[in-house]
Amino acid sequence: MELIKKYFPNLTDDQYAKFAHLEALYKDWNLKINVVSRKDIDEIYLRHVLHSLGIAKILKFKPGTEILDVGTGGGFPGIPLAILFPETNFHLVDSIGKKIKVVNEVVEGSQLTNVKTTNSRVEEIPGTFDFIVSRAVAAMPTFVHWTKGKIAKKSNHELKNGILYLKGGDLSVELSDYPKAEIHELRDYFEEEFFNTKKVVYLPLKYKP
Ligand SMILES: C[S@@+](CC[C@H](N)C(=O)[O-])C[C@H]1O[C@@H](n2cnc3c(N)ncnc32)[C@H](O)[C@@H]1O
Repeated sequence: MELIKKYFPNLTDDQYAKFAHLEALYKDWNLKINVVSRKDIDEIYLRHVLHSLGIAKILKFKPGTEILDVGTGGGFPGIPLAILFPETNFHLVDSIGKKIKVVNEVVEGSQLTNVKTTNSRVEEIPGTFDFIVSRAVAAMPTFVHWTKGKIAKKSNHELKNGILYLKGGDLSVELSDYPKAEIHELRDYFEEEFFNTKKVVYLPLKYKP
């Protein structure tokens, strides 16, 4: 929890309380439905919460922004971002029902009013969003295919609407078809070793080569 205060020092008491409560909620729910590995649950603030918040170091979502979290699993990156941006609307989607069950319990336990969830494949989700966020779901070409047509054309941020994807390792092959992709190194923002290879990939709306 100190990690969150270290990198996000100006939050409200309510936001810190919500972040602090996440550990107990996930520990409890993970015993019933395993959505986070044992090792990871002991380091939930580093490996899940702070990692998810890496997206916020690249872009601050404005009030009223619509965000789609594709393949949210246990709620990452969507839940930490929803706590950080309480006036932004988050739609968390996963094709596995038991994962959405845990997310629903965490949303309720955290009293988050800006999160909607759907148990479905993303290809079946209607509507458009300003940004699509994700972590560890599919290689970029597959992901772009799945989310085609789901990004709203009218932009309202300093970054054009698009995809903000948490990825790791060498991305040169995976992103070779996307010359407009921007790679932001999380080690530039967070000093912990875990972030040495972690990145946020930003792909603007018109990402055709
Ligand atoms: C490795 S998990 C990552 C979960 C979470 N994003 C995280 O980083 O902790 C990948 C998740 O993507 C979901 N998924 C895969 N393909 C999907 C699709 N087409 N639509 C929705 N969810 C999908 C899976 O059910 C799984 O929960």
